[in-house]
Amino acid sequence: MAFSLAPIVVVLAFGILLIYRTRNSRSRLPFPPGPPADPILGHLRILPDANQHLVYHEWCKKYGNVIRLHCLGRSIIVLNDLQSAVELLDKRSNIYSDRPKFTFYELLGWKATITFMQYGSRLRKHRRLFNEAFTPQACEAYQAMQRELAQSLVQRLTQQPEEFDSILNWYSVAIVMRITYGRNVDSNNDSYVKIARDAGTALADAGPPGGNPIDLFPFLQYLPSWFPGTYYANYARERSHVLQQLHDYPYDDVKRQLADGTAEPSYLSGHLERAASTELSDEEVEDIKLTAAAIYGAGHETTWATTLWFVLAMVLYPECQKRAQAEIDAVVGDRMPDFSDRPALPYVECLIQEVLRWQPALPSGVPHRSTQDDVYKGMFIPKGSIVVANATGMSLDENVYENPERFNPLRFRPQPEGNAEPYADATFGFGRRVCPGRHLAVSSVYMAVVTILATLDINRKINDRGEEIIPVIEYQTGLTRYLLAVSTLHPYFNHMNTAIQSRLIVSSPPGEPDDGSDLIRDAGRRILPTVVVLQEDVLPVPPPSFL
Ligand code: HEM
Repeated sequence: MAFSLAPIVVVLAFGILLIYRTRNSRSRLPFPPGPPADPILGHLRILPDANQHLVYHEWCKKYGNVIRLHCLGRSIIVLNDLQSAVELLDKRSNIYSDRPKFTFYELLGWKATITFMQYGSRLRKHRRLFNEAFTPQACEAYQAMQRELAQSLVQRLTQQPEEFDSILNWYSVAIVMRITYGRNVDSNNDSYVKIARDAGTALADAGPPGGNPIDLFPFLQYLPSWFPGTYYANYARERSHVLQQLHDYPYDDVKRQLADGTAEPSYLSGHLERAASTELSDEEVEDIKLTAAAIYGAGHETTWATTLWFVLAMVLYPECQKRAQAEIDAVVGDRMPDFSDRPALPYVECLIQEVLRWQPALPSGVPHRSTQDDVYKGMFIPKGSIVVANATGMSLDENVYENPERFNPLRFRPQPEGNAEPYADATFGFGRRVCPGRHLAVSSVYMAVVTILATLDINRKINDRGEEIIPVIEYQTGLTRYLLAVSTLHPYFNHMNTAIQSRLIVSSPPGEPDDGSDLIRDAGRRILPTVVVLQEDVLPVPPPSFL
């Protein structure tokens, strides 16, 4: 049979022409608008190195909810409203689920950590491991522990109210350490906590992701250390051992405990036990180590920052605290609050949601990266763009939230109390990269908030003239946003002008000898059980490098 190539050639030529025309016609579309840029450097000179979330928000108010910044050929697309973030990151998640490469984090050793991992089969595997451990059902298994730690939290706050920032830090650390390694963390001096804190500090020191010179100009990592702009590359290399410790030390320790028969149930011990009968490949060992470290890395600071913002909100808006306490008193009566009370505490729920909206712990989320050219509302978004879903801009959107700067839990309630405004889901991100720890996060925050409000009053400090002091909000933004009191380790008590006072009195139950320590109760009404005595900080055979 005669076989002609002509039709194939015509179809191929037509296809190529079509692709060419489509590409061209797409790339001829305008980019999203943005502030004026320099000819070659683009926006390099005006890219914010602090408070990105607020600068982006201001630019978006001026130029539109989707803006483009560019730097030496690299596009940064900022999405400042929920609609565009849902349209792109949720609905087109096949295009927008990658992460940009962050050279600083890579040199530090965070490359294979889920939060910064490129999209692909390994990422999906890590997310599967996370999802199994943190579904709403799986999180129920952690509730007894969260309750116990929240009660210990208020005991500690009662005893050392001026230490509230480090005590709240302890609470969020203790939860993730117990889940991940079965570790009972009694204080912030615990060896695991020290390692994890060093890793967190190394990460925070780079500022907002993508904001330091070696992220912008990765070639700087190959230049000698005296060359200007190489500081962060050298810093990351020097600190990479800290990350290695975070991955190896608890893993080796839990393995040893399993061999001794002393391991507590945990994410890590569960995985190691299940794998006991099989030889794990190097990659499987890495996967377990890395996801375990990521639970701490992603779960601790965010929860801590949120509980700190809660304390600040109670100081600034005492009427909200009173209303929540009245609700708790009416519903809970003379016992301690529990998870089962949550559906009956709608105001407390709104209060927690308002903390999450008012001050999202990750104020501009974690950047995504697009893997294909795309068009949104007639604007061209080139492949490889860094896409920032600005959670702060979304929570300050005046089209969605009335008087958005104000802390107002009732905004979520239907009329006449509120305007039935939506919860700020942007706080936990979007699409295939949405926070997999969100159910645990909210339940940890709930337990801390409800237990504190049931047992303590958070008041304004009084100055020498007997006047209430209104604290000024000061914070520092890396990936997470903390109150400055935390990041600079100022004694919060002076800095935040906050006073925590017990609604309870410390005493022993009637008829029992007063040993002066155990029980806290409020004039016979609500009794806080004996503080849980957590295991001493015993340092288990550390690797030599650690000594
Ligand atoms: C109030 C507390 C928390 C907030 C506000 C928060 C928020 C976020 C946000 C905004 C992202 C980025 C989502 C995106 O890229 O679109 C994220 C990612 C992540 N979060 Fe959370 N988070 C919190 C607590 C937690 C907890 C407790 C855990 C662990 C148990 C956790 C684990 C993770 C992980 C592993 C990722 C990376 C996911 C990925 O890249 O695929 N987070 N979180």
